[in-house]
Amino acid sequence: MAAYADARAAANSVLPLATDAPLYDKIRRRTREDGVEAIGSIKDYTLVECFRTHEGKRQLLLGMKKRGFGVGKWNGFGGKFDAGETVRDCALRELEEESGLVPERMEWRAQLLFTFRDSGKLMRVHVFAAEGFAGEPVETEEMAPRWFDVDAIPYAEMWHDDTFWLPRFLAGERFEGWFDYAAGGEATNRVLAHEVVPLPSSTPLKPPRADRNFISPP
Ligand SMILES: Nc1nc2c([nH]c(=O)n2[C@H]2C[C@H](O)[C@@H](COP(=O)(O)OP(=O)(O)OP(=O)(O)O)O2)c(=O)[nH]1
Repeated sequence: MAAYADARAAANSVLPLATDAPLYDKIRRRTREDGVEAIGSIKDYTLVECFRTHEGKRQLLLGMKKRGFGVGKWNGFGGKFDAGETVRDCALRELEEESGLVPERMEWRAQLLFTFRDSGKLMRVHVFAAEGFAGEPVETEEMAPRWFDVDAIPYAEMWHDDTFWLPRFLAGERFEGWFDYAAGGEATNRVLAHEVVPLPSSTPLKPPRADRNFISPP
């Protein structure tokens, strides 16, 4: 059963499932032990957290999502992959499409995994930190941008998982995270269990190419 589920997941994935990531393997073990049909499908996304220093204060750019998945929540900028895109290409394209910004520097820092108690979906989000912008962000059809001081992040109006990982991201850590959402996912916005595992210092600063696994060096 597990082998079938993995094959189906591979067929649905834009990226290969093979990975050394400790939490990813754990999710597969847990779903097998529970008798759940492992991971039914896997979807990859990017997310870019943009930083600046303004009047002596460190700030994070968030956008109020105006439509689609996560509507009504503040979040970084990102989305789904276009065919053939690398992780980095996708992150840069989504950031520019949703905010008009092009960063001078951008580094890959985290991989977030999401499971949902009422579905076999696994979401995998590749998170970058970006810095150095020529202009101001613009409001787009998808996002209304606003800079927040890093000590005044509106966690109550964000995805629940951000409470657990964003403070560590703001502190400059690199990690893999796993967040297990209650039934209802987006609407209930309730993480039932989570784990965050720091990545070894040998982990490359940029993600491997899309045809390799995400944690091992390319
Ligand atoms: N901080 C945070 N971000 C998340 C979570 N779940 C989740 O999908 N995201 C991010 C990843 C993506 O950047 C974004 C979802 O992508 P999207 O559905 O807007 O993708 P898109 O822009 O390609 O969509 P569209 O044009 O088709 O509407 O939200 C989460 O739990 N926390």
